[in-house]
Amino acid sequence: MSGGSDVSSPSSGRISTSSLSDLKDLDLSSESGCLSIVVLGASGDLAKKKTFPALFNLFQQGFIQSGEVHIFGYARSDMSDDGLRERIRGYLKGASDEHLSQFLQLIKYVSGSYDSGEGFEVLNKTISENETSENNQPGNSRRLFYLALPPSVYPSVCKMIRSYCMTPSSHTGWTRVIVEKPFGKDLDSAEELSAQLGELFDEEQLYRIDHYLGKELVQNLLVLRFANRFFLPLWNRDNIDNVQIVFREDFGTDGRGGYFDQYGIIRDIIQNHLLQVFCLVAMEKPVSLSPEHIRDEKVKVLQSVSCINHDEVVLGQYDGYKDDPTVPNESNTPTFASVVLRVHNERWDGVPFVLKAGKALSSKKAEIRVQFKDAPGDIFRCMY
Ligand SMILES: NC(=O)C1=CN([C@@H]2O[C@H](COP(=O)(O)OP(=O)(O)OC[C@H]3O[C@@H](n4cnc5c(N)ncnc54)[C@H](OP(=O)(O)O)[C@@H]3O)[C@@H](O)[C@H]2O)C=CC1
Ligand SMILES: O=C1O[C@H](COP(=O)(O)O)[C@@H](O)[C@H](O)[C@H]1O
Repeated sequence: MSGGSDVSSPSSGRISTSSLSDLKDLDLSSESGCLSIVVLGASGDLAKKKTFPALFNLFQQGFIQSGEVHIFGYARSDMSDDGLRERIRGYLKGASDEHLSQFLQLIKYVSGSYDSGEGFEVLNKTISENETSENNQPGNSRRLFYLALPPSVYPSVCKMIRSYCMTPSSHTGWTRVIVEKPFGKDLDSAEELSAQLGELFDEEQLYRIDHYLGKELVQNLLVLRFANRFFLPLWNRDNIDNVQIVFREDFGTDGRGGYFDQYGIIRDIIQNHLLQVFCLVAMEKPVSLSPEHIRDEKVKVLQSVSCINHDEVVLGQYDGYKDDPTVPNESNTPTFASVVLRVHNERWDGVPFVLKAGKALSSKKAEIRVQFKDAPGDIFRCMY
């Protein structure tokens, strides 16, 4: 079902000649020396389920070398290095005990608050000690800060990083900050957050992440849509009856109320993960695969979405949500939401896009269901 044989086509799996020359031109001098990866919110759910396992995968593939790379966890919880290692050990799969222990030994833990200098001073000292240890080339340091934290604390944490933990200006290398979703709570707070981060860091230092964009199914969407002659002519209102983009989980908040209850399912899943998937399903063909061109098409399709009709929104909260001790007793936060988006353009007019997300449901699944219209003159109707 793949398309033509263009060397730069994503379906060919080959790298185009222009990207090889781009690689040759890259200045790699700032890509050597000690790399410190700091996971802020290391005591939390994201850190144990995804961030540390992802780092472990990199370690297993040889991208993280003992001696050159050091990993630091930071959070308020009082824990020892071993306490953090034990907390994440069970989530690191597919390795011998020896390999696992080598990885865990790279990790250190620093405890401190998110809005006062003390903890960040200790963090900086711990990072610096590793940078000047005998294995490392002096004068080089790369520092990567991953904010596995509720967005409410991003501004204060970023201020602390800026004040206490930047790569020293006398060193070659860099400081980068990875920011999780949701990016604020609404337009005003997103713009405010953007301005706050913009005052502290250059755009090239900031990385905004949505892990759904890294999923294979989601990455394949562009190929399915734009390199496939079967689907190309069918992807429109003449042939498609409705589209459902669904996220369901068979577990609840499980102690994540400290983050989740401030945001709810719409901001946790729909506004970011499902909306990104929606854009890839509904947007027009981008000029190229460059991030800017893809972004431009996403923006256009979002601008074509009509105001949401309140009659087409369903909200709910699962029974037992408030039994989670991290959730406030009086919480009214939705853990389920379904919303219909209507795209007012030539391709999609009249086709509802149903975005649905829920926690503590009967099964775990993330799916995109594109329902085609019935074939005319259906001879199978009597069989249903
Ligand atoms: N969990 C997941 O699978 C995924 C989560 N994310 C994103 O990661 C971020 C963190 O989520 P997650 O790890 O699940 O959440 P958690 O509730 O587990 O929070 C992470 C850590 O942040 C600290 N924390 C929690 N609530 C607060 C609060 N109100 N104020 C200050 N600190 C707090 C706690 O650490 P301590 O008390 O020790 O300081 C906690 O261990 C969110 O932005 C979420 O959208 C993204 C993708 C997947
Ligand atoms: O971003 C989030 O995603 C996870 C689900 O991720 P998945 O890759 O396992 O589908 C979700 O549990 C969490 O609430 C949310 O913050």
